[in-house]
Amino acid sequence: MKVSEILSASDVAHSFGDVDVLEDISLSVEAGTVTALIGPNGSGKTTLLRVLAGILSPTAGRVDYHGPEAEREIGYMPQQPSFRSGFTAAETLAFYTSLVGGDPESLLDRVGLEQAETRNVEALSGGMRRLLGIAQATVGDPPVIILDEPGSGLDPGMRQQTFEVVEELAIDGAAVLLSTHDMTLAAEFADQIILIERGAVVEAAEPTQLFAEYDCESLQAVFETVFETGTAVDVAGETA
Ligand SMILES: Nc1ncnc2c1ncn2[C@@H]1O[C@H](COP(=O)(O)OP(=O)(O)OP(=O)(O)O)[C@@H](O)[C@H]1O
Repeated sequence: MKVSEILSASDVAHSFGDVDVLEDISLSVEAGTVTALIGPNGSGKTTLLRVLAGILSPTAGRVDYHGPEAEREIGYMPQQPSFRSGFTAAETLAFYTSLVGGDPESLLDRVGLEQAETRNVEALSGGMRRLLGIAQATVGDPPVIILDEPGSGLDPGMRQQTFEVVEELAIDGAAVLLSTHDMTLAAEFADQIILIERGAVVEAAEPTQLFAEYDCESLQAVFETVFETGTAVDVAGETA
């Protein structure tokens, strides 16, 4: 185990009934780094993130947290963050900070939502809900932060800002693990890229190592080389 390893998966598998979605996944995430999980639609990214976050139990293998003792070890933002209606953005965060500490106002500032403080959650745009979801995932400063498609649904400026927030979280010492379909931002901000296909890890390396290995100049080109990019979504358990 590396000194800075904070979360690891060893031979993890997950099945929904008789549908095998993840198989034999081993990976390691280090403190102070950003890891981007990349793969085609339906390849198992959300399922893997939910297993790593402890929301789903692996059906085989294990997930281990090696970080410091913390009130909240892992923060998680689902792909579709949802909040209890009838509360403002600040009140929503205040509920969580009352449990594990932190200041709602500075959490909102961090994601650029300071002007939405008093707005009701049901009046937030899709992008704003995602930003609130990121803020919620960071309540209590968990050493591991898992974000399922944090940039999805955001305009290019907000997407860039979101990845800058992610970078700041890593600079502050957190291990951030996220899924994304944005190859440019992944290449720019991630220290480690994990490529996943049909529930298995194909590669785990620094972006520059992947460029060298596949003789490509962009992560998009690596993606197109590694994955057979077609028009049909891979559906686990379907043979057609
Ligand atoms: N509750 C479930 N029951 C059965 N199959 C499921 C369930 N959840 C996910 N799956 C299947 O598991 C596979 C992986 O889904 P998952 O959502 O993890 O993929 P993904 O890589 O996150 O996809 P996307 O990029 O489209 O968000 C898919 O084939 C999906 O249909």
